[in-house]
Amino acid sequence: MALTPIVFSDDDEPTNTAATVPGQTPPVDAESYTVYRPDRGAPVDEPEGEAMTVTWKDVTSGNRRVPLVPAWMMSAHGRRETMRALASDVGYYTAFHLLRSPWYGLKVAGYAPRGVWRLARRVLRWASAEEGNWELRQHAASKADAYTWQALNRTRAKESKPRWMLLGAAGTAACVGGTVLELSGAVPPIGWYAAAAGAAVLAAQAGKPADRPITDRVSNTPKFTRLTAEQVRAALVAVKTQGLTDPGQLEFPSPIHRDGPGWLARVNLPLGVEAVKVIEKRAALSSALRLPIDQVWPAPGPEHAGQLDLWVGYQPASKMGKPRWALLADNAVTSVFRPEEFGSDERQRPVTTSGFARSFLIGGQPGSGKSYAARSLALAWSLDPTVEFKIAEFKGTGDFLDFEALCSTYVVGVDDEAIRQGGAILAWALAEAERRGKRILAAKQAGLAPEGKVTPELARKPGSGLHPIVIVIDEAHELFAADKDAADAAERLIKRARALGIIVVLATQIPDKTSLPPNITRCVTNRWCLSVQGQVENDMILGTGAYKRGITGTVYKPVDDAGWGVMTGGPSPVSVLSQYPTPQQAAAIIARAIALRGGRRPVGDDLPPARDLLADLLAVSVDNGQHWSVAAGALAERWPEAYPVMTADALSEMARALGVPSQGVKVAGKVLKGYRRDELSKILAQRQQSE
Ligand SMILES: Nc1ncnc2c1ncn2[C@@H]1O[C@H](COP(=O)(O)OP(=O)(O)OP(=O)(O)O)[C@@H](O)[C@H]1O
Repeated sequence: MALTPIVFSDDDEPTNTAATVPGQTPPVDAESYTVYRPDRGAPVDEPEGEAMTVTWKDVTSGNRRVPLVPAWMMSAHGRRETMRALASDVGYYTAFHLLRSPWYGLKVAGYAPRGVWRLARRVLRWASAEEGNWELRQHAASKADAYTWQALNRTRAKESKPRWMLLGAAGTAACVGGTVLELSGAVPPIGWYAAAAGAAVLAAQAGKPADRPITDRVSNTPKFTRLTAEQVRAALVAVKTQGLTDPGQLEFPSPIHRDGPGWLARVNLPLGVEAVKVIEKRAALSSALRLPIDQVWPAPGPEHAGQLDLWVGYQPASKMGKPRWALLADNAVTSVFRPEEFGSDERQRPVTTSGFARSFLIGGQPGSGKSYAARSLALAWSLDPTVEFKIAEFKGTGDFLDFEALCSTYVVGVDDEAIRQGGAILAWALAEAERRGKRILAAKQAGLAPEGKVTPELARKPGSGLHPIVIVIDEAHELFAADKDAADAAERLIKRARALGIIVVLATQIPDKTSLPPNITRCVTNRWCLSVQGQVENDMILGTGAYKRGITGTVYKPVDDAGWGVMTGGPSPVSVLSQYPTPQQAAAIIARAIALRGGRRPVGDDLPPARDLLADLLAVSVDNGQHWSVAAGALAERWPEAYPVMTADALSEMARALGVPSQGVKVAGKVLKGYRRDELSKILAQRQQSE
């Protein structure tokens, strides 16, 4: 809609500038001003021809430019990985063909004579200039046209003479050159053999049937070699995203290029279409590209929500080798305060995370690689000499046994005692968080903790009592299902521990409400979902709506894709394969970790000593016995370190597990559920006898 500016002066009627003679300036004076009809609003488009306010720097700003050198050359890691991939390919092809070389030799010997004959015939035909001429002469002869025949023959003779001379000269030069080289001894015998072999291969190439190559094909499957704009357009339209119907709607802000071991296509989707809508359809995209799903990795682009980065690997991720772990270097030292490598992504780039102020939840079905994922984090932090470990693993198979030497508390098993000790770790950590709060307050008052957080300096300071503590609970569902208080304690700890240098890593198998209370999931900063069966499990680990946003571990198969998962908590969700060192490599890391701690084994002196629950129940009972609710309060009051979060239900459950019946007991005139003192004494006496 065109707007009509009207010039007003204070005492004048408005003058419609459209009514003035075109090309003439409208009548204006010092008091005139221009208004626009209020019902139409002011123009919103920038007037054309306005001076640009864009600077030269804006125009030439880095992110508009295509990098001078390919992306894979930009980082040492990219260069190393590309060279390694190249060397591996070259090695493979060499071995493949070397193994078949005797068969190739036989083929060459068979085809070469035929090739010599074919080449000689071709050369003679060329020299005699018969090509095309012979047929025409035949035609003239069959029509008894002697004149044309002679003219054609003269042309042929004229063409052929210099060719014969050239052939003769080349032949003589070859003979003389060969004789001179032979007599001078300039070419060693191997050179002659190589030349003969080369000549034989050339002859065999000329002599072989057109459809039979001399060398065998290395691969039978059609190999994906290049991602083209046409493929990308066709695939994106084929996934049927609303608002994307025409390949012409897609724009490529930069050319499709190699990025790591694959191709990267950055695509601007049509206006209003979000990249996430395409990411959700990863499986459909893989079908449209006719490639395995773990070869196709759509991700949000860096510039806006409608930009898609489609990375397509040369091979499916499950078939790619693993990049070497930087921590395997002999001098590697880490810090929980710095991002450290614990896995790699689909492009074989290292994936890092810091430990400080973070907590980790690793979930997945059996065989998805949870324990090893937790190990990769623990191994990374083991090389920080200030870290103290407390590890409880409830699979009972000793997946972390080699960490025992680094642990102040190490619990393995699924029996009641292991569960009790696992709960005790959390209870201790809660009490420690309390103590640390006070220490940090003191440090802040002394100006040592400006943000009220543990700093690397404070963590290192001997005697500060603020060194990092890594608590790993593997198969945490076993603990949480058996001990509800432990789940509550874990939740409170995760909430409190962030700034206090206590890092909690939970690995769990069955995400349901009891085994993984939703509140824990909500508080954890980094969630790592390995292979899961469906949307429900996925969203229990990664949060509601994650699956719909395309952030899902359902794309991984257990066992086959063990170690692969998607982690949130960083700048954007990443697919990550945990580092999986060999037992020898892991042993070397642990040995260095022990050496970094001066060979000393941490002492868990501040973990509450195991208390005898039966004896303690006896101690807090009256003549008749005690109510669970009163006993729970009394235990927590008398031994807060050992029973910091005791409830009547939990106490009754723990006592019943030890054989104490729960029954109505009359204490202080009230009958409530509790335990009888005589029953308790009987159990204690029996225990003493059996000891
Ligand atoms: N990053 C990895 N790379 C290759 N293989 C791995 C990786 N992580 C784990 N695996 C393989 O997967 C197997 C199972 O791993 P892990 O014990 O960690 O799984 P889990 O999910 O803890 O299983 P479960 O719930 O049965 O205990 C390991 O024995 C190992 O062979």
